[in-house]
Amino acid sequence: MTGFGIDLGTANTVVCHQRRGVVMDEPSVMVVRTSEARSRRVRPLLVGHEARDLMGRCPVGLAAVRPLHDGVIVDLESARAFVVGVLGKIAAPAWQRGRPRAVIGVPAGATALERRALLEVAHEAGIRKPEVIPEPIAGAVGCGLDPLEPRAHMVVDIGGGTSEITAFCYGGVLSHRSSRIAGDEMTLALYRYLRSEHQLLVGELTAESLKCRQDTDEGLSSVVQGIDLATGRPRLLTLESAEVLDALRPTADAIIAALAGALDDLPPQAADDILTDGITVFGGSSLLRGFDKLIEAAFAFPVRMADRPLTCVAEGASRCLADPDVVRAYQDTFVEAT
Ligand SMILES: Nc1ncnc2c1ncn2[C@@H]1O[C@H](COP(=O)(O)OP(=O)(O)OP(=O)(O)O)[C@@H](O)[C@H]1O
Repeated sequence: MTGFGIDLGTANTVVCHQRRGVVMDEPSVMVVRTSEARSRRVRPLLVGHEARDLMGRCPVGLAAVRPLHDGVIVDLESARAFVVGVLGKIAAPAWQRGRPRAVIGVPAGATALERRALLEVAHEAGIRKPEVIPEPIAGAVGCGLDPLEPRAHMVVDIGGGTSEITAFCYGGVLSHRSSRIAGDEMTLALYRYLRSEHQLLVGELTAESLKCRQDTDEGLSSVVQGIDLATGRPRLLTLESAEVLDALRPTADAIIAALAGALDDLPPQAADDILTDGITVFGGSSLLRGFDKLIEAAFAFPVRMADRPLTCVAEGASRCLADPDVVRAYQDTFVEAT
């Protein structure tokens, strides 16, 4: 029986079937009844896109819940319900008859307790022999790098809740930095900027869509709608792309500082490999316009953007089903977050 590679992310959940490719790529959100939210039997009413559409507009009695925070499970029952909902969405008659296998990406900085919680949740939700792999390693495999070869590589994974910078070689981690400054923090920075500089109150979805629009609106301006804090009435605001990117600059700079720290920790020969080959960048927030140029300007080495930055972790995890050596080599290399 084949299986799945799963990237259970703070913002998005991606599932890649070993043969069929990506079978699900949807927001990590579910809608539950508030009466069940803290109970021992949570049943999601909506999962993924439909649930996200209700964020910020949930009627009384319902709540939109994100089962993961900063890349890890905080509430076991919500997470189990979410994984059951995900498996229900991708169910095909052939595997409904049996329990599928899965390799699941987890932050390289996840603690042993957080990893055990995820394995427990996956098993209870119906996955046979779930295994975990550090997300940066899965993403590297998904981008075509070989984490078992005797040459150092460095990847930067900037997701919704976490940014991880990992250098690895021959089945082991050389240096690692993890930060909670990622896409969600960028959205929050933009929300705060609009509030303080333009006295405009916007919803989370509006702030996020304004942030993501910058990759296509090169040199253009964007119109954003919100509530005027002085009058309490709706107001439209036109913002130049450059202004939005300036508001996001401190968060991007914090990620670049973490990257500098990870480079400082490298032994000289490994640093030489990376300065020659450059680094590979993936995760949804790497799509922020100009982010690769900021890194290139700061370090003067080549920056390779992943072809599929949002799905390469799940794709790499699914490839590892057929290559257990990678999972085995990296299973003891998690760097416990302090
Ligand atoms: N074009 C874009 N420009 C800027 N940010 C973007 C763009 N597209 C997506 N994002 C951001 O990418 C983030 C989601 O990325 P991704 O799906 O890789 O995260 P995740 O795997 O769910 O999170 P984590 O790895 O932290 O658990 C969101 O914060 C989203 O706003």
